[in-house]
Amino acid sequence: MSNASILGTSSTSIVAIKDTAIIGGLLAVLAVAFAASSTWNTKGASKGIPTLRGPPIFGHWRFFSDRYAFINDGLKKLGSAFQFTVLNHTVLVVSGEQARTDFLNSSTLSFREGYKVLFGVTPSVRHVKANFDSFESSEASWFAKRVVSILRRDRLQRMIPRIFDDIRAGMKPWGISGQFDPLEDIYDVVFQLTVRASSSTELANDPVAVKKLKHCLHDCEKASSPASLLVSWLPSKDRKQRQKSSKEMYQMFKKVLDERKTMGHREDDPTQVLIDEGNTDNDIVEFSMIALFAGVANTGIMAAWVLMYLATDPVWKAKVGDEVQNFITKYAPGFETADSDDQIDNLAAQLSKIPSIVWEEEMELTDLCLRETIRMAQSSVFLRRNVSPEEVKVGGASLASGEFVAYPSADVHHNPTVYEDPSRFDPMRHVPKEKEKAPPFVGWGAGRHPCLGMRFAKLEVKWIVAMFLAAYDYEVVNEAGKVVQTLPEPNHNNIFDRTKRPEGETLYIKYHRKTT
Ligand code: HEM
Repeated sequence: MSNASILGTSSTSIVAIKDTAIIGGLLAVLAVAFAASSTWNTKGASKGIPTLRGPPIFGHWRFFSDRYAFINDGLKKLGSAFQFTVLNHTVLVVSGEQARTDFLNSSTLSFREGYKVLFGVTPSVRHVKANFDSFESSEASWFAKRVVSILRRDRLQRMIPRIFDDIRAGMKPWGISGQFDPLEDIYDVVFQLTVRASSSTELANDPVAVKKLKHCLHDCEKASSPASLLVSWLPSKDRKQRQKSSKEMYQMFKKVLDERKTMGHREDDPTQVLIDEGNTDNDIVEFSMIALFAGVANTGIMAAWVLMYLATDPVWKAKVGDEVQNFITKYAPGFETADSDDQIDNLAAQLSKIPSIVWEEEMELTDLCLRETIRMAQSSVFLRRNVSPEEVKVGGASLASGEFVAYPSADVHHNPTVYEDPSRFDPMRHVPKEKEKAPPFVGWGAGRHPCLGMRFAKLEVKWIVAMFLAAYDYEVVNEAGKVVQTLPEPNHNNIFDRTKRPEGETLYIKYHRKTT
């Protein structure tokens, strides 16, 4: 998940609070905000933990605009833990093994509360009476039960031919050769697959609807400015935009449900599974929206980065290329090369017949490349809130009731004492040598909140890599068309930038169809 947020909220436009109306409003209602914006009993800063002094009133807005550097700088300057404030919220930042274990496993640290206040999580559809509380009360179990149900092996298997149709349709416009921006085009393919796998055939089969959903999601993300999230009750342009976009999405999902009811129409898809299992309309809409928000951003961006890392590492590109070729020879025999559109159709048709269990269990090298890509390109800051009335220990620090705690994945993933030479792409580092343990990895979460979409996300990446590598040879080029040998660092800082572009430039995948 993040990353914009783990659950996909993002905005490139929040570096400064641009909306002067909000500033005026904020100042005017500040006193009320301090009293009203927290329902938890905040007892103040943790004793003995260094505090990062910051600007009065608003506190440390770099936490929103520049998170990676802000957290790193703080840890470097102040030691293994520090705290800071944003509006009236105290946030404790922790690092180290014990803190990580406590953070990930404590039952009184709420995942939902952490992201809800500081990130907005998913769009609220409360104004149209959807019940987001079901997600909050039982945390992940409400969502997990439904994910497990729609991704049951036999159901997934029946969905696979449509999924390969989607990938094929996404690739067709690429033609024989050309270039595309992977953070746009691969993202779009993943978006289509996520709509297919989490909602209805009617929406997934309608390119105009898919485009509209994408726009709504982006508008929601863009409108998730810190100001609008932290003082969410304050009328603002952002708040209005979020409500408008989430209402439009709600209506699109609801329309499908209404039409199925009036026409007595059925489909073999996730929406039908949820209807047949007796979920309410609001449950179904809510599920589809959460799945879309949680699923798209991370997977879309990671799939693009996997292809880019491979392009700049000839050894791994060849290894994964061979893996794909062997896989195809084994499971789609007779297929030689995708040098024509017919061949691409044929490849998609053949790959779609491969059982999902085979996809899950094979293509191990691709799996390792995804893991390494997440380690390098994904710079999550996990958030929790202490929802117990008592203080709780995280590492050596005490977290008062109502306070927030943040743990950066970079504490392990970009740490040279855990991963030697962390900016080197080396998927084999995840394979433990004899008698050694694999290094700690939190890219799919861990403890009480492991990623619920991991299984599907891994499949998506394998499907896209298999189709793309079987059909095309490619390289990464910069805006001037020059081949890029070494990828720049992903933009870890601007976590609100959905695309996580490397600093300062757009990179393209330049491709040409493989020939016999
Ligand atoms: C490459 C793709 C993905 C990555 C790297 C990723 C990463 C993560 C991480 C690190 C967490 C834990 C966050 C924390 O502890 O604060 C998480 C949680 C979660 N992920 Fe993913 N995710 C991905 C794809 C997906 C997809 C496709 C879905 C949707 C179906 C999804 C749904 C969720 C949900 C619902 C949670 C919250 C679990 C809970 O509440 O316990 N993720 N993900």
